[in-house]
Amino acid sequence: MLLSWTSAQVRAAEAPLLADGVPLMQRASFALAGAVARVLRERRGRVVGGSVVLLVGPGNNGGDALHAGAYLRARGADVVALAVAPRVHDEGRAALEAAGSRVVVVDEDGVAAAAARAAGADVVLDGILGIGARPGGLTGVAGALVARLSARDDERGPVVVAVDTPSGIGVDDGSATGTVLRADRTVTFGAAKPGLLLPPAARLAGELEVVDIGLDLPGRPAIARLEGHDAAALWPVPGPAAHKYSRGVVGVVAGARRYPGAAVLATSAAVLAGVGMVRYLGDVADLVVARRPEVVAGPGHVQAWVFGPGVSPEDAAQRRRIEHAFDGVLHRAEPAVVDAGALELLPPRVPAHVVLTPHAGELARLLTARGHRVDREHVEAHPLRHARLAHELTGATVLVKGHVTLVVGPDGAAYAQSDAPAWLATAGAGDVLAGLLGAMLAGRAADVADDPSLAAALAAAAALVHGRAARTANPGGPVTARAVALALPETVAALLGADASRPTVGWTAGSTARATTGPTATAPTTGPTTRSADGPGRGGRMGR
Ligand SMILES: NC(=O)C1=CN([C@@H]2O[C@H](COP(=O)(O)OP(=O)(O)OC[C@H]3O[C@@H](n4cnc5c(N)ncnc54)[C@H](OP(=O)(O)O)[C@@H]3O)[C@@H](O)[C@H]2O)[C@@H](O)CC1
Ligand SMILES: [K+]
Repeated sequence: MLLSWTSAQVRAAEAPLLADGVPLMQRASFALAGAVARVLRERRGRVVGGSVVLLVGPGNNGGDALHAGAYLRARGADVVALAVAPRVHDEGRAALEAAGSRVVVVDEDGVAAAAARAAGADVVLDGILGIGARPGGLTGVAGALVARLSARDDERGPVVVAVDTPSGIGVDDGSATGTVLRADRTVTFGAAKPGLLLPPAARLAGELEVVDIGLDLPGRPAIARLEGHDAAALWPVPGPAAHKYSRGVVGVVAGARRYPGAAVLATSAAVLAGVGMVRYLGDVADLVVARRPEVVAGPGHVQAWVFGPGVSPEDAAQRRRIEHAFDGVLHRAEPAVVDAGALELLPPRVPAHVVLTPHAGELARLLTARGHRVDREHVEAHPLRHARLAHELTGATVLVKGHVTLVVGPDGAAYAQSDAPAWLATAGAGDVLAGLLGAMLAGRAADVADDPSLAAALAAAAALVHGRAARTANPGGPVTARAVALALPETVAALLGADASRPTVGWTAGSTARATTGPTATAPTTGPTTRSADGPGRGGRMGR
């Protein structure tokens, strides 16, 4: 599990060490120089003679860049610092100059020349702002320089390495307004920061490398990202005595004569995810059973529900079925996925074992209907804030679909999953996710009843499996929703085969037998530290 802490938490963890004279900046900048040296070796075979431009702001973030520049100069790189503030970190400046490089202060007239110089480098190190950044992007000379650099579309342009965070993102809230330099790689210190995981800023961070500088991070992390072994540990794996009812039955209320595909996709995904049984309720049972003969049409006992794919709230028959089924959700603690058309049928308050799965537009409509007028663009700019608002207003666990999928649940639980390729933004993909999540909730319904916060972890795990299934279906290319559903058995097998025996950690103390519900500060502490902030996992774990 990749965990992130806010800038205030990181500062609090730094304070006692700094008071004891622990050289945190040296640790950070030495590791940063190592990361840049690796980029230089990848790009040109060696460090010696590689050209590195440091963009240096007024604070300690610039200090990191200057010290890293001094280490790189000592290793033979050609380093120049472009200061975008009149004053930069004194010791860092002295170290760089002692190593034989210069600090050039850029003023308004010098922006064009500075941008050209940076554009010609092998590596640009963005040390303008870190956790001291006020959100809203870069302004003044820094903004003008970064805007010029960003406007260039040069294939052989420099590799941009962000120091701690891409400068100007909302470090704690993931906002990305104004001018920010998109990084190919972010080397972050002590722990990941929420803005490196959260949309929309996460896409500006590139590959994420977490450097252990010895911080002891107390309290709860802000945002978590599940990795494969976490999802494997959450997966409902049948024991030897399992039968179809003990494995869970999911009831799917989906589809209409006009939208039969949604019913086929949602039921198919539930079947292929390996649930005990799928019951279908709706008007296209003939088509569903023709495509998926495993599905049982008609009512009966279920452990969990999927409501809404391909359902119009004006469809009186489907509406009645969903309203009737909500009775079991509210009074028998049956977990439910509420998707698409069913979002408009949501009762005023529901328990956290109800998982809403809107995209940004649907979330905007849900919030507007509940008195918080907001449009899709605003939700996309601040998805975490709006997902939290929806959770507060409804009580439900909320999964917001997107390039990075967000899940928020009770007790401040929040996950940001970036497992999906952009190709997964395709019709029907949401129906597959709903069916898949319904299967997981049915398989672990008793555990969810004991601990409703487990629903958020299961929703995050479903997002991970959904994204991986898309990659399995056609690595690097277009996928159809049907192909994603068909790839589920192979994806789950790979996940369980690779990772099932590995432990996970818990958000709350009340953990269930097989797996717990989210992160605490007892994060895994071993293993390599390189993770992708905005792409598929590559087998590392966050180090501290
Ligand atoms: N403490 C340590 O030993 C360690 C620290 N570490 C490193 O330090 C970084 C944090 O350093 P930091 O606290 O100095 O903040 P930093 O991000 O450099 O910026 C502050 C300056 O920027 C200014 N400013 C802010 N927003 C602005 C805006 N939008 N536009 C323009 N200016 C803006 C702000 O001005 P002010 O708000 O004061 O007016 C202030 O002058 C951290 O990310 C990590 O890299 C690591 O080495 C580990 C050990
Ligand atoms: K930075």
